[in-house]
This record gives sequence, C-alpha cells and structure tokens, in this order.
Amino acid sequence: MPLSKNQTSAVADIPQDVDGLLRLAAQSMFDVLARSTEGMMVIDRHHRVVWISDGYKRFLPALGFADEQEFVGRPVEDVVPNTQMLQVLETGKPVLVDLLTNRAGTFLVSRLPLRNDAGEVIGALGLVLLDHPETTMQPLIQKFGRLQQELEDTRRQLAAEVSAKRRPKYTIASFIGASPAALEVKRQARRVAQTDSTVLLLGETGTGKELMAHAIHSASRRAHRPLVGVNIAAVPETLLEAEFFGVSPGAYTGADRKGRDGKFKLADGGTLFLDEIGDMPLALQAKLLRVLQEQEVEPLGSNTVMRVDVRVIAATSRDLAAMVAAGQFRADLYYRLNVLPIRVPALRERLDDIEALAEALGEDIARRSGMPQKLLSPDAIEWLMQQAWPGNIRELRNTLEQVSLMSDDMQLTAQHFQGGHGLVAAPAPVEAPAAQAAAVTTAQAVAPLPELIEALEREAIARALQATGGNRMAAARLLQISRASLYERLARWPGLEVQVSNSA
Ligand SMILES: Nc1ncnc2c1ncn2[C@@H]1O[C@H](COP(=O)(O)OP(=O)(O)OP(=O)(O)O)[C@@H](O)[C@H]1O
Repeated sequence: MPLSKNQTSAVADIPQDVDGLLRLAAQSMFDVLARSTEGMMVIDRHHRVVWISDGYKRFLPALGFADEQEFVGRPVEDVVPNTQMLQVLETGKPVLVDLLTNRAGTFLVSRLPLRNDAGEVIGALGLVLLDHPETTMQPLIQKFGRLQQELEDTRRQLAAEVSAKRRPKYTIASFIGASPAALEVKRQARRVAQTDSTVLLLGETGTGKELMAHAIHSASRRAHRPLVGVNIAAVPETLLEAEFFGVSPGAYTGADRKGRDGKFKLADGGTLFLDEIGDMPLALQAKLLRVLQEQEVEPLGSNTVMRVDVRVIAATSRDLAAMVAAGQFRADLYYRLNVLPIRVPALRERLDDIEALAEALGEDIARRSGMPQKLLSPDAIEWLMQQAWPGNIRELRNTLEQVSLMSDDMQLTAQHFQGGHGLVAAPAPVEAPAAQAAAVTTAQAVAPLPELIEALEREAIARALQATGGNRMAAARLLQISRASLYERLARWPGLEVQVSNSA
C-alpha cells in the first residue's frame, strides 16, 4: 500500500535498507525492554556477566551483593542461583518465558541468545519480565502449584505401588494363628529361613503348606530373588523333565526349537517350591536327587551341565515314609529332602485359631467379592469350632465364602452354616450344598445335568482312590484321566480324599 502524504515526513527517518531497519528495530526493542522490564543482564560466551541494567541492580542485595562491581565479571552460575542461562549458550535456543526461583524470590524470566554476524552464539541476554509474579500472575502460579502437587502425589502413589509389588505376597505373619501348634510351626519356619538347607513341609491338604513355603522364602536371604513353584501332580509326567531341567536349543523341532529354561534355571539364586513331591515319578526322583546333591542341571538334548544355586522347599500331603516302605518313593531322595521337616498342623489340632482365621478369611472374601464383610455370631464361631475340617483352611474358606454369598444377612449365625456341612461325627462326606443336592436327586434322576455329572464324577473319583489306597497316580490311571485333571478336581472338592482315607 502506498504511504499517504501525511506519513511521508515520519517515514523519511526510517532507514531504507533492510539491515539499517533491523538494527533500528533491535535498538528500539532493547531500549523498550531495558526500560519496561524489571531488569536485564548480558553474559558473554564464557558465561561471565558483562552488563546489568539499572533495574537489575535492586536485586543485588537479595542475591548477596553490595554493588555492581562485586557482581559483574563473575560467572553467572556463581552469582544467580538456579540460573538456566548456560543452557541458552549451549543450545543457542531462546527460552521465551520461564519461572526462576532462588533466594531473591520468584521471577518470570526470558532468555535470548546473542549471535555475531556469522551466526555464532557469543553470549546471552537475560530479562526479568516480572518479579513477584505470584501476585500478578496468581491464577497461573496457582495452577502450576496444583499441577506440581498432583505430580508429587502421583509419584508417591507410584512408588508405593512399586514397593507393594516388591513386597512378598506372604510373610510368616500371614500364617494366621496364635495357638501353641501355630506358634510352633511359625517358630520352626523362622529358624529354617535362616538356613539354605532343603525344607520338607508335611501336612494335610489345605493346611497352608504353600503359604508357608512363600513365607519361608520371604524371610530368607533369597527374598529378593525369585520363588518358582512347580505343582508336580499338575504337570503331565512326560513334560516334567523338561519343566525341571529345560530344553537346549535345537533339541526338538517345532515349538521348542529355540530351547526353554527349566524351573531350576528360573529359580537360580532363589527358591524352588516343589508341591506334591510325593507324586514325582520314580525315574525323575533319581535326577532330582542328583541336582540337589550337585547343584547342576543338564537341559534335555544338551551334553553340558549348568551350575545353579537353588534352595528347594518341597511339600506333600502324602505319607512319604510309607511310600518309601512301599517302594513308591526313593529312600535316598526322602532322606535328602527330610533334612528340615516341618509338620503343618491340621485345623482340628488348632481349633482355637478358628475365630482369627475366620475373621482374616472373611476380610479377604469381602475384598475379593467387593461386598461388605459379614459378622459371625458367637454361635456361628462355636459351630465352626465343632467341625472336623478334613479339607482344613481351604475348606473353611470355601464354607465361609459359600455361606456369605448365599445369604443377604449381615450377620451369619450357626443356622446359616448348618445343613451344608459335615459334622465332626457325621459319616457323610463333606460336600458343597449344590453337590449334595445333586447326590440326593441322583436317585430320582431329576436334577440339573451339570450337578448330576459332578456328583457322578465325585463318586467315581472316591471309588478309584479307595481302590488304590489313596494313590493318586494309580487312581488317575484307573479313571483314564490325566493326573492334572484328577488333581484339579481334588482341589475343587477338598475333603473328598480325606473322607476316602477315613472310610478305608
Ligand atoms: N494359617 C493361615 N492363615 C491364613 N490363611 C491360610 C492359612 N493357611 C492356609 N491359608 C489359606 O488356605 C488356603 C490353602 O492353603 P495352601 O494352598 O497353602 O495349602 P496347602 O497345604 O499347600 O494345600 P495343598 O496340599 O492342597 O496344596 C489358601 O487360600 C491359603 O491362603
């Protein structure tokens, strides 16, 4: 657009060449900034302060300097705490707005690089746009403060979650109970946790052997290393060897071509928990004994041995000594495992713990189900204490869970429990209410099909266990089902096995 006549005299003073124009603009901007900002400083490429504006001088006392001579000429990082001017020298990039806090206060600042004609950074310009921005920029500062607080809270929460994850799942204190039998087992657990020897946990199903294995590991010097568990009864016999010792690369074609680490390798430095050790096939028992003695494993298909440092905790609900006598378990392995045996007591041996256990289990059931925890009336506790609990704590837990879920009442009385549970002297098997109903109606042959099938399965398993004297492997063979599937059913119906052995 052409300039109007009135404007020509004003325009006449403006340099007509671009360089002149830019120089003028820079000069004007500098003057405006020097006057309208709270303060300015220039540093050279060696980060020394070379100039400060008159406005800047009033910050000197708060920064600890009596006058300009003390301040100018010194490296900026020595005279202005928390300064970021060096970053501008290093990167050559301006910082248009930032907050700087130091002993002189909080300031809204700008930092610009100074370049020579060749474009090299030869210094930097620092501007204090506002001092005490907390008053003029209240809303922004408040928001900043809030965000910083949120960040702090989130960091703290994250740190708490990470440390909760690292915290062991179970400690010896998680084994609820203050009865003499419970205290004794906890004392033994603490003692063996100090050693590196093999531990054998003996006790009926559902007494807390697995919980105790975790607790011993957590109390041991290996707590920061992994605890790896193998349920021997749940792994098909043909896969057990690979599961324990691993497979070397190229040993097989197909999925295992790449090789696979065995549980011993995975537990290196930590603990290996061998659950249901009594179900270990004889051929593998010899190999396990060798590993325990040598602390060396040989992956399948490999001819090199690998050193491992593993502490073994084994558990069984079977009578290993009787199995040794019957030739079903190697005597040498038994003696090797039996270095530090701990017998975990059955629930009926520590009935005094029932109230505390029911309280802790009730809390856990409520937490998992998202429902409020139900109260137990005194007669309910009394009733619970009169039961035999062949399935031990697992059975107590199942019973509490079923009864809590089946009733809307906030307080559970003995009446809520009666009817669905076998009494101490009752000859009938301990059965879940649904399954019991199915068993009753089997005779009439009118009941939901899944319940009839379940009742039939239970009966078939009970008979097979009776016929084999409680030998699970033989029972699975008779039933023509895998050991894993038999084991899974036995876990679903705690008490079935005990009832069979009692009636045998
Ligand atoms: N003393 C205890 N305090 C609290 N909970 C317990 C206690 N003992 C066992 N439990 C709980 O009871 C259940 C069964 O325990 P666990 O699996 O450790 O028994 P187990 O003896 O290893 O059984 P199995 O021989 O059938 O494998 C788990 O839910 C466990 O958390």
